[in-house]
Amino acid sequence: MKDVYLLSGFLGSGKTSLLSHLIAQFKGEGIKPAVIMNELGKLNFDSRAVDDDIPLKEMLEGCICCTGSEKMEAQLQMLLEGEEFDVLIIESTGAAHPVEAMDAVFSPLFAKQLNMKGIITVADCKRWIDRDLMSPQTRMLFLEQIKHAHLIVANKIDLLSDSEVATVTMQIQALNSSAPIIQTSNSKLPLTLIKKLEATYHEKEINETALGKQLFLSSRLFTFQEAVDQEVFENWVRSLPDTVYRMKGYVPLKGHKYPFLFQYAYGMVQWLPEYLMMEPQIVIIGDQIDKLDMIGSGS
Ligand SMILES: Nc1nc2c(ncn2[C@@H]2O[C@H](COP(=O)(O)OP(=O)(O)OP(=O)(O)O)[C@@H](O)[C@H]2O)c(=O)[nH]1
Repeated sequence: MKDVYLLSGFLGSGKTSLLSHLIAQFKGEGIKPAVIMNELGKLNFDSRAVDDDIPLKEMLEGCICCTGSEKMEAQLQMLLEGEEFDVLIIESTGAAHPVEAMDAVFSPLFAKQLNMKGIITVADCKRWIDRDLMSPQTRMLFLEQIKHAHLIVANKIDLLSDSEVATVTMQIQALNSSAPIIQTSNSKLPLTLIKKLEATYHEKEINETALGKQLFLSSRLFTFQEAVDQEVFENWVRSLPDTVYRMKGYVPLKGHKYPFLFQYAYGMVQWLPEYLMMEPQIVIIGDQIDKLDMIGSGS
């Protein structure tokens, strides 16, 4: 399994600075990173931050969360098949919602190859102070990126006074009390901190004590042992709490030869027939999903 880190954070907050810093530290430890960069524009100036010997895929002209989920899967496939690397760092555009950016990583196709370690959000402390100047939608995105982080990098503290740093850190912590906050200048985050992240539940761990594990945004892979009745399955989906944000994968339905492609987002279910024998697995993304009652028999 290769560890995957998703770097989130508002435009200009310091994600690329963090990326460069993490790459240098991984290389120093003899660990080879690969990078996927996602930029909204057609040109990615930030790719200069990545040395030539690092496998790099760029997704330009789109945002992984809105248009590029399939593109992202193709990039991941190419990286996994064609490149040697130990860890993957994904820098998402500052305009991406973290849940949706994470969703793109969670294709059931890669569930056994990629281990999502967590979302690291770089919060621009200077911008935090001025957040009320943002439009409501932009402010919402800025806050959501912090809210869903597994680790928060409170960056640009060099631009703040000591008392401002203390106030901002406290306010950010109130928005997301589960994630540790690290105060930085130029996103200088030690590697030891990100290695501790655990955003993916592996099924065998579900029934074990979750102590020390993140109980918020995380993913879970569920494998069906037998076909399920479509109506029973949809009733189960409707019974799930609002904290399940996203599900996708292949569901074996009674009376059908091949599992159906199943998508769930914002309460909407979508089915598409599949003409290949795909692995009967779904990925579930949400808060506290370790506590969910699963359907039928599976693991
Ligand atoms: N003063 C100060 N400037 C910083 C700090 N961190 C980053 N910067 C500067 O902020 C600008 C944006 O930094 P990047 O690392 O490119 O930020 P980003 O989040 O990748 O930006 P986008 O890719 O545009 O979203 C650059 O000019 C950095 O040099 C910091 O801690 N203090």
